[in-house]
Amino acid sequence: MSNPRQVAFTALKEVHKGAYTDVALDRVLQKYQLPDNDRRLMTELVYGSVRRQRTLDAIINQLGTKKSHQQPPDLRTILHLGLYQLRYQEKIPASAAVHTTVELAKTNGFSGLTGFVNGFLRQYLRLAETSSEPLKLPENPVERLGILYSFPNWIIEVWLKQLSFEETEKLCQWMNQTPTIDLRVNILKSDLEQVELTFKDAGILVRKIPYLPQGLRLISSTGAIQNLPGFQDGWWCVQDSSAQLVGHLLDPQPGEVIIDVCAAPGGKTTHIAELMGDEGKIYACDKTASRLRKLTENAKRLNLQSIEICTGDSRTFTQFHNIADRVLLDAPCSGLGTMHRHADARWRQTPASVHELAEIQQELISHTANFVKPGGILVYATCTLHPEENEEVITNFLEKNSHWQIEHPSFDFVDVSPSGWLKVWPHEQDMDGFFMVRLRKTKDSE
Ligand SMILES: C[S@@+](CC[C@H](N)C(=O)[O-])C[C@H]1O[C@@H](n2cnc3c(N)ncnc32)[C@H](O)[C@@H]1O
Repeated sequence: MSNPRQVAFTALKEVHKGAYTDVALDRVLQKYQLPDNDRRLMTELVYGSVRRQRTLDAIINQLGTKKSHQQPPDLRTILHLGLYQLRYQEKIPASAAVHTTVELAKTNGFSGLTGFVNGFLRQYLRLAETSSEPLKLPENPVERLGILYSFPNWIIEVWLKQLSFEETEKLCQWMNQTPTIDLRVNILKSDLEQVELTFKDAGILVRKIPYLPQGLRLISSTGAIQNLPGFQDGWWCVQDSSAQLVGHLLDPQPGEVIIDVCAAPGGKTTHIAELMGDEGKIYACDKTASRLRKLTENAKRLNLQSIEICTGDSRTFTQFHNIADRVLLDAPCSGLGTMHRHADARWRQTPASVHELAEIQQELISHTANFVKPGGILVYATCTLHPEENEEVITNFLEKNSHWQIEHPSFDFVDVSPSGWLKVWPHEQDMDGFFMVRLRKTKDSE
């Protein structure tokens, strides 16, 4: 099978049965060898249809005689694919989008409904010709943004509690973009200039990232990352800008003892090792052995020796009491700051899952704060923008632990709140959403 739309349909069927989108995509990519262009189109159609599901369903609800959830599931998926191309893929001629969707219906058990599919998509096209927004949108701001940008209401509500309507709209738009790829240059093996030059020679465009001494952003499309120059030599790794900020906030020094309590797959652990000149000791702990294997591979490729792996639940470790100069808690979280990277995250998380995560985060910080020596540092970080997992975890912790205080970071390019924590809003900084805070344990605490 080499038809990219048919392969996209196969992947989407898996997603609708419960598979993670990236896992379903990987599976079909391995099974069906597609040329680069078709592979890109197929990936876009799959991610886009998952991401824009609520908007696409709203169109079906508006134009169809049956609501989207009453349609046969495979027909709904086919309509999503057609509508996604008509609404969001300007480069695809409308006639091609309609024709290929009708063909999909014909070859996937809906040959009796090709007239319906054709008529339905043409109805949408006629509306789009006469109105800049064919979709009828409700006045209620939560519903309006939720339908227009395809987010569940509860996420819009979380943002509207922290941002104005206009800012929330910008954030929604940002989260629907195709993600950018940032690199972190391994200063122990190479430098920015060398990597930039090597990429230039290979015809790949990158640009420096302001304020990040090791950061480069890819600005041309590249194909498989592992094939880019310098990857196998350990000159760089992939890490988003805001994740790089976390390492700088921790500010580890050569010779120190660091414990990274949720370390895998090691983006931040390896950054810490690089910042320490690979001198000192870093305990990289995680409960997921398979993710730790990735960390070991990454450390090997980057040629880092100072990392020791500890597999297990960091809430149960007793061997680290009072030994660390610095602890990093990059907590498991709902990922609301990185929804552009995980097309289905917005549909998987719920207020209840956020609440469960917040409990785990509280337990992790309460226990792992004991790993820090008197006078030492703990950095708490998440890639979510939900206050229950961020500000509330820290406020709660500080209320119960008077020997800990927030230390204001010296960054001047990201707004630091008066309380001292740092929240990266993607629509302002053009990087993943992140929360981070640096805490210090008083010297005289035992
Ligand atoms: C946000 S990810 C860490 C990403 C990592 N710091 C990096 O930069 O590559 C959170 C990690 O926490 C781990 N984790 C979740 N609960 C844990 C626990 N109780 N103890 C240790 N690790 C845990 C997960 O397996 C996951 O790898």
